[in-house]
Amino acid sequence: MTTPRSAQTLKRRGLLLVLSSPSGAGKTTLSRALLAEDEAITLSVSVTTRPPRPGEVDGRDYHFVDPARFDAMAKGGELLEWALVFGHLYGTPRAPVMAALKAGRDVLFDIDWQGTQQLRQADAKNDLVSIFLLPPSMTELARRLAGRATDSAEVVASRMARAKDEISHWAEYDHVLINDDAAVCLADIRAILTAARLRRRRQEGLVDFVRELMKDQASPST
Ligand SMILES: Nc1ncnc2c1ncn2[C@@H]1O[C@H](COP(=O)(O)OP(=O)(O)OP(=O)(O)O)[C@@H](O)[C@H]1O
Ligand SMILES: Nc1nc2c(ncn2[C@@H]2O[C@H](COP(=O)(O)O)[C@@H](O)[C@H]2O)c(=O)[nH]1
Repeated sequence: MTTPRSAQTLKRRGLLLVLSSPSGAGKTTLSRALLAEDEAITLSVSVTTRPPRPGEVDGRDYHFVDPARFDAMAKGGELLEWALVFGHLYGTPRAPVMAALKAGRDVLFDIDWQGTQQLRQADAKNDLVSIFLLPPSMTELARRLAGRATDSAEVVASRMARAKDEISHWAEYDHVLINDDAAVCLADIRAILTAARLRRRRQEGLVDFVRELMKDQASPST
């Protein structure tokens, strides 16, 4: 049996899909849901000096490192971008991203606005698709941050205090979604991803396909 040909099955370049938001708006939740249903996208696992939260697994949620190791990675050019966020260092390891893109896979980033600004300056800027998530209200954001029950009251308060500053970067992004109903928001992210994958310039296999199509002699079966 032959695989039906469609634009989705042609060889294409991988893209970088960035999700940013104020802390607690839902990036991790939506990232996990997207990763669970889409085998063509890989999560970029960041390095951080933040201590692990209960339930977080080293290598899956983050690579947890000490400040000396982070510094060595940053100075050695091992990070595609990095930033100080809420008092801790966070960065994107370069090698896994490059390997995934080379293999035609897409890469999902859960990073802040500072990191997104740096990716816009990087070589891969033409392959970047950025989404900013807004909470439906500040009250709901506070409820989600507190309800997650992974951080102390002080940490929740300090993240809420930074939220409006984070939100002020919304207009720098290609797409802005309000994460009210998570299922609706996930469907919107999927639609953005599908449209980005189908862009003509991303589809390296299209030129050969059209060339073959033009050579094809129609042979009606009737
Ligand atoms: N649409 C939604 N409706 C209700 N609750 C939600 C929704 N999206 C996420 N949540 C809940 O809000 C809390 C925070 O979500 P999540 O951890 O995904 O946020 P985040 O943006 O990744 O935060 P951070 O930047 O701190 O990592 C979680 O308890 C999650 O279950
Ligand atoms: N610039 C970067 N920001 C990152 C990276 N990894 C995560 N983050 C952002 O940090 C905050 C806090 O995350 P938390 O897990 O402590 O709640 C959040 O906005 C993340 O998006 C990174 O590699 N670079």
